Amino acid sequence: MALKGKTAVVTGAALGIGKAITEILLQNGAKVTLLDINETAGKTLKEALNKQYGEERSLFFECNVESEEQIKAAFQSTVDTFRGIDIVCNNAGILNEKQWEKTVSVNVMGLIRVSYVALEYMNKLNGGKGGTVINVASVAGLTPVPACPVYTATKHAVVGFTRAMAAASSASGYGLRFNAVCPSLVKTDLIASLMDNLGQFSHLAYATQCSSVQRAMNPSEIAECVFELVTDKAKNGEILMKEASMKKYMTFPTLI
Ligand SMILES: NC(=O)C1=CN([C@@H]2O[C@H](COP(=O)(O)OP(=O)(O)OC[C@H]3O[C@@H](n4cnc5c(N)ncnc54)[C@H](O)[C@@H]3O)[C@@H](O)[C@H]2O)C=CC1
Ligand SMILES: CCCCCC(=O)/C=C/[C@H]1[C@H](O)CC(=O)[C@@H]1CCCCCCC(=O)O
Repeated sequence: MALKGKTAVVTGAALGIGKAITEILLQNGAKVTLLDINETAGKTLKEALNKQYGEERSLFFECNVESEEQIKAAFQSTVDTFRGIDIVCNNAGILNEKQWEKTVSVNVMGLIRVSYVALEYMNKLNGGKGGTVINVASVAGLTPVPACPVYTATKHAVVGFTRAMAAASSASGYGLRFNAVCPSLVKTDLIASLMDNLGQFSHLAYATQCSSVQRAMNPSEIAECVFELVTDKAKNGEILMKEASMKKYMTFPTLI
């Protein structure tokens, strides 16, 4: 029960990787607030979690990471109910090269928006008690995915934002750790609908995929990485790449 007494907020929690992250946090004793735009899936999952863990262990709010108002309301309700927030997992994300502005809005602006609200509640300099933020990026944040240049750009942004926030936090004493996980392919709806959501570079999907992609992983394999980053207090500014056969903490060049 490594997380007994801790409270987590997970975005995009109703399905896929977010659902697996929610489950591993609950299994390890945390209370979890689930945020998602999919009300039906969110309520269905909440009912199942009530039966397994008890009603008092989780909350679900319909919440779009594109809305500051909805995020703030969800964080405030979490604090009112659970008396604090220790863990925030920025998992909500989409892959849609046709609606590329929306992809930037959700994957980058949404993740930054949630992180800044998290800072308001958790920053030790504001009277918060610190904690940890885990961002779900992608291998597309480390290497170009030619079929998805906009998705690639958003996930590179997540990696950069995570590292900069980690450095800012340790320089300024926010008491918050920022880390990210970069999965390769995971069996979720995002991948099931991939071909419908590619844009003008969709002709590049087949060839690249065949040459490089390994076994698609189960969402629980990514949740285990998130759990590692949540519980290892030595980790700040780390980018953990996860593929089917291996995981690896990335190293980056230092410029100064
Ligand atoms: N499936 C994969 O192969 C990989 C996924 N990822 C990343 O993992 C994260 C989760 O992806 P999956 O579980 O695969 O996707 P998914 O499509 O299965 O689930 C995403 C969840 O996020 C919710 N969501 C979407 N937009 C939202 C918004 N604006 N506000 C709040 N919730 C929203 C959806 O309703 C859904 O429940 C994403 O950030 C994705 O980019 C990273 C690497 C690989
Ligand atoms: C998003 C899948 C596109 C598949 C086609 C493609 O361009 C593959 C590129 C591979 C590149 O050569 C090296 C890789 O690791 C890429 C495949 C892995 C992409 C996983 C992205 C998963 C995600 O974040 O949704």
